[in-house]
Amino acid sequence: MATDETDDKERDKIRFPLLRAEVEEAGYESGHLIVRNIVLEVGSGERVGLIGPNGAGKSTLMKGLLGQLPHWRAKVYWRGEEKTMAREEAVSSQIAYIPEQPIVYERLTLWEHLVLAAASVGLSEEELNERADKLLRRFRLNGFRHHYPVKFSKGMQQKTMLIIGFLMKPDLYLVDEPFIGLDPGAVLELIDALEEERSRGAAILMTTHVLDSAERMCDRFVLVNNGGAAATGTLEEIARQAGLGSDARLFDCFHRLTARDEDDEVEA
Ligand SMILES: Nc1ncnc2c1ncn2[C@@H]1O[C@H](COP(=O)(O)OP(=O)(O)OP(=O)(O)O)[C@@H](O)[C@H]1O
Repeated sequence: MATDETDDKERDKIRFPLLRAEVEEAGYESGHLIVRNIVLEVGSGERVGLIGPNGAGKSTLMKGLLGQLPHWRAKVYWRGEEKTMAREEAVSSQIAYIPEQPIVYERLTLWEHLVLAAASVGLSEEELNERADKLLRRFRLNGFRHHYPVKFSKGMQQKTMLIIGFLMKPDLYLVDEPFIGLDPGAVLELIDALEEERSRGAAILMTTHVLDSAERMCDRFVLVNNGGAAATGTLEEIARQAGLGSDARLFDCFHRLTARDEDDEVEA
């Protein structure tokens, strides 16, 4: 019986994407929608870039997935099974959210933040020590483990958020604008760490404005504009939707698709 169940789970992993969200409406108050009719899908071992102009609704989508939006009408599937995401503990413990604005506790040291995160996902002391050592060295915060993140620089606080996320080794990373504010060395470490996680089978859904990094890192993209999906797919598919050749850069596709939409808006 247990073997049948395990087999079923293994089959579901292959048959369904890890996460599929069919978002009908999302916003902060009823009567004022920020996002409508967007499908987000990310498979195990896949990196999806959520891109779009300022205010398009990318962070709003992330908040919706985490169950933090007052108005959220969506069907969310986790390995093919319908879920309400963050409200279900079995799913939320498999997601690491790395926010755009670092959130740190005033009275906790960096190490205490890590202990708290480890406890939330049930890591043993040994796992915590081993993973934390590697991550603190990787992001050059080893000398600060007993300091208070509330007094860190913005970039150091951002690294704290990254370390907490990677410590958890989740099935899915929701990463909101990870590159801005990090020094070039940290950006390279972040790209490597995400690649290691991807090859372990973790899924990554990431918003970013740093399109050259997104182009290098992501397998697929969802371009959000004015609260809707302006284009989705691989870079080649996005280029086709933008009316550009298969060698087009993501930056050019972005510009073409969002500029065209602005023109439409003016004409309408
Ligand atoms: N807490 C909030 N209450 C009300 N409206 C909000 C709130 N947060 C964001 N918005 C609005 O939702 C819209 C989309 O914002 P969102 O932060 O999702 O955009 P974004 O695509 O992530 O932008 P950026 O690239 O600038 O981070 C904006 O018009 C913004 O003013």
